[in-house]
Amino acid sequence: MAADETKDSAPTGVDAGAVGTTGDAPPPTQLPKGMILGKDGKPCRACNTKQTFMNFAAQAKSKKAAAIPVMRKDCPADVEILGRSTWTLLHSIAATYPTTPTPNEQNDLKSFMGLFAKLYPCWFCAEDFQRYIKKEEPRVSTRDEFGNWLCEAHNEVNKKLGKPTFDCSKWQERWRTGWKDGSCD
Ligand SMILES: Cc1cc2nc3c(=O)[nH]c(=O)nc-3n(C[C@H](O)[C@H](O)[C@H](O)COP(=O)(O)OP(=O)(O)OC[C@H]3O[C@@H](n4cnc5c(N)ncnc54)[C@H](O)[C@@H]3O)c2cc1C
Repeated sequence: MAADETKDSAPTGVDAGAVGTTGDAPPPTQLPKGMILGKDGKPCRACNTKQTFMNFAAQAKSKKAAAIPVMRKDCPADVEILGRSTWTLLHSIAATYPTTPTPNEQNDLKSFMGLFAKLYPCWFCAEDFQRYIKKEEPRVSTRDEFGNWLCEAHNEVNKKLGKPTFDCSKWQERWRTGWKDGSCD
């Protein structure tokens, strides 16, 4: 799926179900069901779908707003855009990782994955991912090993979200070489 396509399914995470406001917007009395708050207590852009934010904006603007507005494309990333773009980056890193990395390169990749898991902008996704890499340490001794480890990690998230899992024997075709039938050539 292309990075700019979106779907409107709800993210899987913590359902704040809370009451609150966003900085400049007129304060609605109630947050939409499913709205996830950031650690600052405000609605978290990177943790919610764009649909949740659009509903929130319509509610905040006016009770007169009959239709839900169409959100422009250059808005802060929601949980799905962020996720799709991030998986693209991570699998592309796997695709260009050396087939026989030096000890330094292996350390760099391990450090990167540890920091990535701490800094990922969707906080509840980050917390789950930190737990995952504690349990299943990144395997970085070859490109194929890391590509498979990452594919398995991505499949864990797919399972959590009720999405189909990906056949990891095909990770290089998906992210490095293109499909064997030549459809990416
Ligand atoms: C570390 C991390 C944790 C996340 N945690 C959550 C969460 O807790 N809750 C939440 O709502 N969202 C989470 N997300 C976002 C979520 O994983 C998806 O990115 C988002 O729902 C958009 O999904 P998608 O169907 O477009 O495909 P994505 O899952 O984004 O996948 C993009 C493409 O990768 C390919 N692909 C799919 N699975 C694999 C695989 N196993 N190996 C290789 N390639 C594959 C497919 O071609 C797919 O189209 C997380 C994202 C990341 C990076």
